[in-house]
Amino acid sequence: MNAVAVHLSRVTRCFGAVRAVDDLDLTIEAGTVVALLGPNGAGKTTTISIMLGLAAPDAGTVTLFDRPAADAVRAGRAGAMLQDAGFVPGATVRDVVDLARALYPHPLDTESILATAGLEGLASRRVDRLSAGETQRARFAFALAGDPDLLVLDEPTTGMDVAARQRFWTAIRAYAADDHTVLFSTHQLHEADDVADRVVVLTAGRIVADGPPAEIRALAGVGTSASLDAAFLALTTGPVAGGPATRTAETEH
Ligand SMILES: Nc1ncnc2c1ncn2[C@@H]1O[C@H](COP(=O)(O)OP(=O)(O)OP(=O)(O)O)[C@@H](O)[C@H]1O
Repeated sequence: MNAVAVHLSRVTRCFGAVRAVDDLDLTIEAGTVVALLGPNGAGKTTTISIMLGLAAPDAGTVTLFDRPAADAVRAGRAGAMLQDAGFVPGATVRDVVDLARALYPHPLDTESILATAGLEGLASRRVDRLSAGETQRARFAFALAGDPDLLVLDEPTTGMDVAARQRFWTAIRAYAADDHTVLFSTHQLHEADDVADRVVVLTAGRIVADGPPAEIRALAGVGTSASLDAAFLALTTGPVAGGPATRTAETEH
């Protein structure tokens, strides 16, 4: 068995009466690409924040590579693209990349970061003058800077055009092929279908299905040629009396 990149054990996070993350167990082996799916408000961003040590759970424990999440992030083992991450206004793309590199002990070199993120022609552009899709690419560059073993990506392709999305996923595939680990959330389920080894479906802070895309279709009871959207809707809009049971390839077979 591979090393464990991410381990969440019985994690709960409440906001008032809302259980955003509800007694969640999640283990991700190093070298896998995992898509975290769920309807709006399912708890994806909250789970990611806790996973990265940016928010504390009310209960439960989190480790990345067997160490506290914040330590792993500081050591450059994990890089992240977050939805609301801002940059210093007035800084250029190159400034931001160099700033990110300075945070880590073994950064990638600036030119390769810019090339991987598709920012070669934008290095001198001020970050506050980037378009939405270009800003996502700058966030990707920031995430890559420390040469992390784990990339955590919250809706990474939001705002990217078709060419930028294709280039982004090509870069992610190449990164994953090098025995790296990727966890990403998305509402573009074809991205999960195309790229992920494993799909984890959250509803109301709990995992309701977990397995490779083909297994997710089987668990949802849709045909093998059905879209992942169809499987997702079947899994997330069904009755939840008593709370959703987790469905995995193991429990169904
Ligand atoms: N800071 C907060 N204060 C109050 N409620 C919050 C806060 N952050 C999240 N929530 C609530 O927790 C639940 C989970 O939110 P979260 O952002 O994790 O969901 P999500 O799956 O990422 O959703 P989306 O797909 O819309 O981005 C939602 O009901 C949300 O309203």
